[in-house]
Formats: sequence, C-alpha cells, structure tokens
Amino acid sequence: MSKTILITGSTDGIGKITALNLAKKGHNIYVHGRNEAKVFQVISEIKEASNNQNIVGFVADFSDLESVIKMADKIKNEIPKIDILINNAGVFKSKTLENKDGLDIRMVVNYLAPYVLTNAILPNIKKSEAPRIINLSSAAQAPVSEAVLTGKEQQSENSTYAQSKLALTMWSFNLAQQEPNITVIAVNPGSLLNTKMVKEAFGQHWSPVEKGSDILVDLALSEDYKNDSGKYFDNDKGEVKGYFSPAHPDAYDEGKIEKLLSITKGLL
Ligand SMILES: NC(=O)c1ccc[n+]([C@@H]2O[C@H](COP(=O)([O-])OP(=O)(O)OC[C@H]3O[C@@H](n4cnc5c(N)ncnc54)[C@H](O)[C@@H]3O)[C@@H](O)[C@H]2O)c1
Repeated sequence: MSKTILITGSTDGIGKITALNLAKKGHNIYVHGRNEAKVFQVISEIKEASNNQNIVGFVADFSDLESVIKMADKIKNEIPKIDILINNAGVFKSKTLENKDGLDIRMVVNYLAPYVLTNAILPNIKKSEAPRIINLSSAAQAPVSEAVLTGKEQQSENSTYAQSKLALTMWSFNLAQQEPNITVIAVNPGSLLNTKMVKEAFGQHWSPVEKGSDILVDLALSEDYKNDSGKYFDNDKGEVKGYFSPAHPDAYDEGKIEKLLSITKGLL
C-alpha cells in the first residue's frame, strides 16, 4: 500500500536520493526545500526518473521559524494524513550564524525547525495507521549548552552541529515516550557521506550518499523497525537491520531532557 511521506531538505543530498527511491516504490512523496525553483526542478526530475506523478513540494527557510510555521499550516490543510515524516534538512557550515530572532542558525535548522514542524503537524501524523518519524542525527553529538541553544553564545561549527544533533536525539527519545503510537527513530545515516554539506565542510568524503538513503528507506518502510521507537540507529556500525546503538548518555537523562524541552518551549 502506498504511504504518504514528507522529507525535509529533499532538494539535495541524502534527502533527494531518499525521495527518489521512495517515489520509485510508488509512494506519495512531499519534498521540501528553501528555493522554490529548485523544489519545482526536483519534483520534475523525480517524476521523470520514478515514473510516479504523486510528487508535491513545499517551500520554507528552516532558519526562520515563522517560515516553518507557515509551511506547517499549509501541510495541515493539504495533507490530511501523513504516514512518514523524515526530518532530514540540516546545516553544518552557515555563512550567517544568527537568524532574525537572534538564534543560532545551526541550532534552528537542525533542532528547532524539526521540533516546531513535527509538533504542528502531529495531528495529521496521528491519523496514520502506522506512523513513523525519522530524525537525522549524527555520530557527532555533544552536550547542549543553554547559551548556544538560546543564541547567547556562538561556538565552532563542530561543536554547535554536535549540540544541535544531540538536542534532536534527546527530543526524539522524549517524543517516542509521549507518543507511544508513533514509531520515532533517530539515526546517524553514516559519517562523511558524499553530499554538499560534507564537501563544503571537509572537502573529502568516506562513503557514497546511497548508504544514507538506503538506511532511511529501510527505517521508513521495513516492518523490522515497527517496535524500535525511541532508539538510535548508527549506520557507521555496519549492519543496521536489527541493530541499534546507544546515543550520547545525555539522551537517556530524563532531567537533562526535561531541561532541554523547557528551554526550547521558552524560545518559541
Ligand atoms: N552527509 C553526512 O555524512 C551526514 C552524516 C550525519 C548526518 N547527516 C545529516 O543528514 C541530513 C542531510 O544532510 P546531507 O549530508 O544530505 O547534506 P546536504 O547539504 O546535501 O542536504 C541538506 C539539506 O538540508 C537543506 N537545508 C539546509 N539549510 C536549510 C534551510 N535553512 N532551510 C531549508 N532547508 C535547508 C538543504 O537545502 C539540503 O536539501 C542532515 O540533517 C545532516 O546533518 C549527514
């Protein structure tokens, strides 16, 4: 049966190939990007390559939470039931570090935007018979500093990226507890996959981007993961099916998660 799948940041990299591969399997795909022309271009590329006409797009700049809320409102009206949400959009290197609300853009795109989007469209996700949310984490995870989260302090790319990815993972585990009927999974798609983000940041890569797309397609569709809500899968560890790995210890610390979510709510 075809599923309705929304993939953020799907005009490039892992998200784009995942959208194409899921389209080839006949699912209804909703892509997202921040550039309207690019979203249209990717929709037509995917339609042609997959022979699937059920591809629709949304535009929003995830460094601006108002833009995320506007997109969520459109989604709420246009997609009554969402089976799978893949929170894939992410940034490592950003020319501008602060958004118009004084928040760190890396923290906004990688953690606050998926948090805001997911919560806004949760009613539509809950309409699915077997909903799944997949959050793109990373092998890079570091304790979240309140000053970085609230935009009071800017740190290096490595440090801020790792903090944003641990924040996403901590929230992912909490969401799994709050919503027992939704399978919520955090995943490291594999380190240094050959994408724009990695090329810009490191100038080298280790693995083909398909490695990341393969695990996302698997996590999205395979029955094997249906009871794996609240887990973190690490694609660097080789065989992933049936294998999950511990995330950073803070992701299992109820007190730290509560503090993170309380600060997060205060920012919105
Ligand atoms: N490539 C890797 O080795 C690797 C490793 C671990 C995790 N990840 C994660 O995988 C996800 C996909 O990354 P990728 O490697 O494909 O990189 P990528 O740069 O090719 O893709 C990132 C996507 O996010 C979108 N995006 C970035 N900033 C945005 C903004 N302000 N508004 C809207 N969309 C925005 C981009 O347009 C792009 O489509 C990210 O969350 C990344 O952190 C990647």
